[in-house]
Amino acid sequence: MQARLLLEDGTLFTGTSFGAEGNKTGEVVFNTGITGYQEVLSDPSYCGQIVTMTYPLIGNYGISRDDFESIAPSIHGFVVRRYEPTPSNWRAQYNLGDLLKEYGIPGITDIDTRMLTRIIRHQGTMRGILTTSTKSVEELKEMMLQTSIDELRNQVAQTSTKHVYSSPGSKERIVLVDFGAKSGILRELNKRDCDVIIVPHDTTADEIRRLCPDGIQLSNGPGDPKDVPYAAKMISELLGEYPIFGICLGHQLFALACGADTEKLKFGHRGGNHPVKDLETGRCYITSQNHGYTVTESSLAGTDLVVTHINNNDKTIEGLKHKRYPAFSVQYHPEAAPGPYDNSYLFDQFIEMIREHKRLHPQKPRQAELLAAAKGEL
Ligand SMILES: NC(=O)CC[C@H](N)C(=O)O
Repeated sequence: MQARLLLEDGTLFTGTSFGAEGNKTGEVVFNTGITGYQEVLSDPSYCGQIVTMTYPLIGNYGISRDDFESIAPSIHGFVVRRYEPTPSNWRAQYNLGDLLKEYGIPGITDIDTRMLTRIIRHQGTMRGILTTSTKSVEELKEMMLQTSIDELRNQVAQTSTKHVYSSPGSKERIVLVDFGAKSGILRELNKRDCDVIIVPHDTTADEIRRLCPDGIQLSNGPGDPKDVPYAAKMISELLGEYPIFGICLGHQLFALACGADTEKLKFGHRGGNHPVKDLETGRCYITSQNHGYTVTESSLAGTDLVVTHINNNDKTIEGLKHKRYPAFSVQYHPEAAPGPYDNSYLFDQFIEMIREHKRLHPQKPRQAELLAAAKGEL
């Protein structure tokens, strides 16, 4: 069956369908990973996006029940150069096309993904519609432009858990705020025997306080960080009271909570080999990334934030820490999945920060500080 991808700039790609039938509009982005397509298509941060893989052969190792980053993929389309329907992998349960069909995600193969990527690199990401229908280009354009803004903007609410649940452990109690969290984050906390309570994106500071956490983990998530202002408010209220570690969207929200600003990048960073420099040690780490927004460097003046890491390719901010409170964040993915595990030490750093905080402050410091301020002692 034929499939077509129409971009907002009018470029039309005609190829073969290997996913669900239908039409889906989304922001067209590219990922440069050589492997990891299953983790990519099930990463909730891609919700509402049509993803093209720049690596030309996709599908060859199938889909494994162990490699999902969320239970139900929420991407809007998958674009590949050459789709391989017959997996050669003992771990595979079924093939990539079956997965896309099951979740209603259209897929297109046999198109020039190099050309598509060059268009995005030169012009920036843009909307596109992926379809198996025979509608005219004019009709497709109309459908693309009519796609509701809510569908393309309200992604955190679509991907976050609706209910609180726990993943018990016997060590530090971590409240993981789920903005569309990848399973990998929970996996890393579980590996360290943390007692994890996963809460929805709109949980308030008071609701979190009631769970008596030792630390707060802010997850990754889809969309523009400014679409969830209540989350930045919650973070600003808990700053200093509990150690905080933000990942990707969690990093951007941490920055907004501290008074900094965010902006959209031309085509983002998505792949498994982005070089990031740790400014304290001078060491370069290879990181897994998936983001379209970044913290604006000039907005840091006057805030209590310090840049800890930068991207070696375009020098954008990759890590932040608070000057006074135990709180830090990274724009990349220490949980990898897919990509290198070189940065998983950051979870150990978070746990060490929690232990240190407990040693230094058997009582919550921010509350004592606020009380003293109220009494006019500060
Ligand atoms: N992986 C993420 O958390 C992505 C954060 C945000 N949605 C962005 O695109 O920048």
